[in-house]
Amino acid sequence: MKSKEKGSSKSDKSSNPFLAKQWNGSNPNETEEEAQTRVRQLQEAQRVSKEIDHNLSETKKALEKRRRGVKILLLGQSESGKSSVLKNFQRAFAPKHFESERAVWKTIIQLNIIASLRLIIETLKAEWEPSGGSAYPTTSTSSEAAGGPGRKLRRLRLTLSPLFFIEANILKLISPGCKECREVCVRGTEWKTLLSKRPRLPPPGSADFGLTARRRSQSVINHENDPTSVLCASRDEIIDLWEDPVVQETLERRGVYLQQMPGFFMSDIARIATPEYLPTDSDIVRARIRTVGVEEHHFVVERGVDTNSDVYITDVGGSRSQRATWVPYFDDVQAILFLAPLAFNQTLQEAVRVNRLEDSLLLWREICSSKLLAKANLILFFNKMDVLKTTLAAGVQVKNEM
Ligand SMILES: Nc1nc2c(ncn2[C@@H]2O[C@H](COP(=O)(O)OP(=O)(O)OP(=O)(O)O)[C@@H](O)[C@H]2O)c(=O)[nH]1
Ligand SMILES: [Mg+2]
Repeated sequence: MKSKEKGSSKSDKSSNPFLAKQWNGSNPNETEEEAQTRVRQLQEAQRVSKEIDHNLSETKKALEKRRRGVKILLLGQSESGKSSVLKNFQRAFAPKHFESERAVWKTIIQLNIIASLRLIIETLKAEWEPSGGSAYPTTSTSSEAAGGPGRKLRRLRLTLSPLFFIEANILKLISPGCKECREVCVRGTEWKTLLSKRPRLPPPGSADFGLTARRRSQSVINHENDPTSVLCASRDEIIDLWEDPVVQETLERRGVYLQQMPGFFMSDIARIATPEYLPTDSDIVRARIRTVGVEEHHFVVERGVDTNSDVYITDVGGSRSQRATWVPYFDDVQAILFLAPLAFNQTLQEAVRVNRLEDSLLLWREICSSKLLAKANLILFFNKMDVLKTTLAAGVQVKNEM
């Protein structure tokens, strides 16, 4: 706008509405009131125009910054470890940024535990109450001696039911579109803000604890959206449940291998179910949250030779139904990091007959043959080496699985 005014000719000036004369009674077709309205409208138009100029200039700056930054696209099937790599990048290059998000991961880890508990209870229910009644296993067990597994299960469900209520509340908050989600799934990064802003009780012992607790009763706040107190109160029962040999045997017989599932924290309950718990770096990397859609994460490198460089990492949801949404993001990346987990005896969650390694191979071929990626640097990253080692050590053979 400005430059146009500067360079405008005399005749331009006469047609420029911003330079139009104010009312002086010389225009017989315009009352004073009309002239004031016209001037106000012109001033408003000028304000809007300046705002648009400012936004355009900011967008241009951001685009220029982005153009100079490092841009990486993470690809791979669901559960291949894309979001975990992103967390590891942030931990290594932007530790302050990583630290600032530590508290929100606590809730995700708690949700991971609640999801495991739900799966255990559903499995036990299918075993012990196959028709919703009170059918008991036929073998005599220590659980039976303690009052029968059916009763134990009912007591457990009662004790843990507040956790499922809180879980539903948190999921409503951070993934409202995911009505039937069996695990935490999020779109974008807003969930971190939503989680950190939700009202909660401060940790017991802190200066604000008494104050907040007086304003609202502890049970109301906790029952709404913070599982900490219920988890702490049920800690011994959860540990007992997890360590019960009958439960372990039932899970194994029904093919529920929680240890191999993402977001497994059942062996860490004693450490996690405490009011003071803050996740360790390893907890954060292991926490499972399913990515939905495509999200760009921006951070500034805080240390090393590239300090102050802008890094843009695009993370995508890897399940089969989401892969079609990747293509528009192939443009404009310097490198694609393709994650191929070496879990050769596992199948896809969304297609239980498809071997993970075979799926990775097909996907990798598709990516490599994409004309849109002809100029991109492709990095193939074999992931989950520890899973490969454990699987091989257990005697599982590749030739029998693929
Ligand atoms: N054992 C083991 N687990 C890993 C490794 N890398 C990632 N994981 C776990 O695998 C699970 C899935 O990892 P994510 O990073 O969430 O997978 P993703 O590719 O982002 O999955 P989507 O978001 O569904 O596309 C998480 O619980 C991780 O902790 C690894 O090297 N070894
Ligand atoms: Mg992910």
